[in-house]
Amino acid sequence: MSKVYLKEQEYGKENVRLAKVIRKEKWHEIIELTVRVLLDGEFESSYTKADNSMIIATDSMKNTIYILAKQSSCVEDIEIFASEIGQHFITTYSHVHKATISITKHKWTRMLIDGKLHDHSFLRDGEDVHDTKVVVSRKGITIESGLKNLLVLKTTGSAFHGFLRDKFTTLQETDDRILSTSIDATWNFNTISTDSIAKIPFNDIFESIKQITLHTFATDNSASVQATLFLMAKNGLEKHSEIESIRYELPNKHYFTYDLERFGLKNTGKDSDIFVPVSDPAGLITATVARVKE
Ligand SMILES: O=c1[nH]c(=O)c2[nH]c(=O)[nH]c2[nH]1
Repeated sequence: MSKVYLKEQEYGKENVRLAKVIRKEKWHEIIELTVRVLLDGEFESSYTKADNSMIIATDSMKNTIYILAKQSSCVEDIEIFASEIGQHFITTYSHVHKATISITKHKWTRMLIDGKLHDHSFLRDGEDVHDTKVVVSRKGITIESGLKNLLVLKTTGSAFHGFLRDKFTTLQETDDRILSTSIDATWNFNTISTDSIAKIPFNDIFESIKQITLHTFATDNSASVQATLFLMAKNGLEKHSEIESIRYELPNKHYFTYDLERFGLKNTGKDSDIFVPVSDPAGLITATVARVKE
């Protein structure tokens, strides 16, 4: 019989859904999060010897998330709240070596009613979210943040020609096409010390990266998804020195012109206005862009 060993492990609770209301008299804020906690440490005997004595029950982890949410004044700053949760686990339990906390913040946009921002009513205006993954260990903290599911489309300002042609190629070149994608972006912060974390304006950086991404998408005369992706990342890195690298994952959500010639109707070139949105299969363009180390 061959000998085996536990190569690696992480365990915890995921999909912990949590909402917090912050009341400033009649003016309310709502924060809705989905949290995941994964712990690494001295848990080997629970796998290899059926010894549960070191296991922190995942149910206790869930309770801890709600308790810390009640006590924290930083729940809205998901990077900081995630590091508070991570710090809690590594300082409370000496056998926990690393805590990986992932948080997704869901969108609740304040309603505009009779021309005024309403004090306690919100709407979901889009499925795009802000998320973060924070790894806390005794060596320090690493933080990555992201923007996910931001669906965008432009009706012109996008071409695709000059690509490799061989016996497998049927795609026509185009000077003008619809470009649509669901933007996933992830950015990494330079290594952060526990003391300096509160000084980083994570929410402002998120809003800025989102605006830079949208501005680049709208204004770039796109030669390809690849070229537009690189420009988005370059613009983000140029604006934010706190960030080391940015990764984008951009599905190319194709809109093909429908063949209406068969019905005696022109629908190509300048006459094209009827398209079939084809979500699958989709192209998928991914890249990580990093700063050149001086
Ligand atoms: O911008 C694009 N990049 C590609 O790699 C590609 N491939 C394809 O079929 N269409 C496109 N568009």
